[in-house]
Amino acid sequence: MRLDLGRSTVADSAVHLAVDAEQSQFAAWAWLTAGTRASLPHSVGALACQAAAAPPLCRLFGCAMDVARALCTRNVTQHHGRWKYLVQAPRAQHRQQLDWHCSLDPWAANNHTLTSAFCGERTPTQQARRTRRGTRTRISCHMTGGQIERKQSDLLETDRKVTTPADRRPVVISGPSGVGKGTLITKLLEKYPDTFVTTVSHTSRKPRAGEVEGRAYYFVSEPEFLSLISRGAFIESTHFSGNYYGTSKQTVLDQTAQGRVVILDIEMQGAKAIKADPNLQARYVFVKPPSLEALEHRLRGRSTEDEESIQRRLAQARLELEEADRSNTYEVSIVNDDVDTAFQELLQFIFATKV
Ligand SMILES: Nc1ncnc2c1ncn2[C@@H]1O[C@H](COP(=O)(O)OP(=O)(O)OP(=O)(O)O)[C@@H](O)[C@H]1O
Ligand SMILES: Nc1nc2c(ncn2[C@@H]2O[C@H](COP(=O)(O)O)[C@@H](O)[C@H]2O)c(=O)[nH]1
Repeated sequence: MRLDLGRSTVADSAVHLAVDAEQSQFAAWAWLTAGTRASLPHSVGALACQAAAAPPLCRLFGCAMDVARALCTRNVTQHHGRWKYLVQAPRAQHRQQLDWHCSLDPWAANNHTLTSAFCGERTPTQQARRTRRGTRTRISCHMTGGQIERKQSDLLETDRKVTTPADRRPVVISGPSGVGKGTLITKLLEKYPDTFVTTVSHTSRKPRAGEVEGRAYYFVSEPEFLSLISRGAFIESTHFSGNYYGTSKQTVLDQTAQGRVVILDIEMQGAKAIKADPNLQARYVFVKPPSLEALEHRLRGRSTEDEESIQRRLAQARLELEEADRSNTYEVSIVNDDVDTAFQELLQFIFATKV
């Protein structure tokens, strides 16, 4: 797997872990495969990213330590001589918080399977221990390289059912306010809940009815937003239609650590800022309305803006549409006339593009 985090890239990661969570039956696999270029799917989740960057494994395989610290400081502890990785179940539909404790021993086993951990099967031979405290399930266990090789084939069986893009760089989706970016992204997340995840931006705008703190946005006051900017919290930020918006470094780290392809819904200036940063690698989609009239109709139909905000957003839309035609920021422009057609075009771009 590739973990693109600014300057540091953990490529050809030596650690692959996967989580398969089916309703009440949870299982997690973990193993190390030296020199294997991962082609593992969405199920290589939080575990993979965090363990890949964990200090002992970094030393073993020369991964970037700064990535390791960023991802693992809060989540790795040493316990009875073993490293423990605390990770969260990566599937969005599991509303309850589920933490996993996996014990990894990086020195076990043979040439290509260096170590392993297996959690979830409650057979005595695998010495899995599962405890439940409140809404949290904690599982810890350990198994040998031989055992994990058997599990590897099970996992590959799971992999075949999974759809995942070959190019796993974050996808930036821009377009005028009201064009339907959120609608398309929602469809994407509903269709592939284990493959994609969105960042959660900060904004100084007031929450709309139904917008939940930490899901739609992190809602902060303008002084708080400016203070976050001065502390370098954002990879990009902008002032749009009277409010501040920004993508924090932390949200990119958090979402990347889930092992899914990150989707960023940001306006054009933010997209340009990301594109101009040589440390950030992403793909860029621009969504256009069939006409300005249709855009206005959608903005009004959404009933989220007052007249002043509608006018500001329409004026901004005209500028963005003109600039999108001139700009070389975007790899693809999709006209969102019929939403299903636009969605198919988005899928085609996301899944067809090769690294
Ligand atoms: N193809 C379409 N045809 C008609 N209506 C659409 C279409 N796509 C989206 N809409 C509607 O247009 C409105 C705006 O869509 P949406 O909120 O997804 O836009 P957005 O680009 O995410 O806006 P913003 O940038 O302000 O967040 C919504 O009411 C949505 O249901
Ligand atoms: N540059 C950024 N733009 C962002 C970010 N989060 C959202 N947005 C864009 O803002 C407008 C307006 O959003 P709304 O929720 O008030 O309708 C829209 O075009 C979003 O794409 C961000 O972090 N950075």
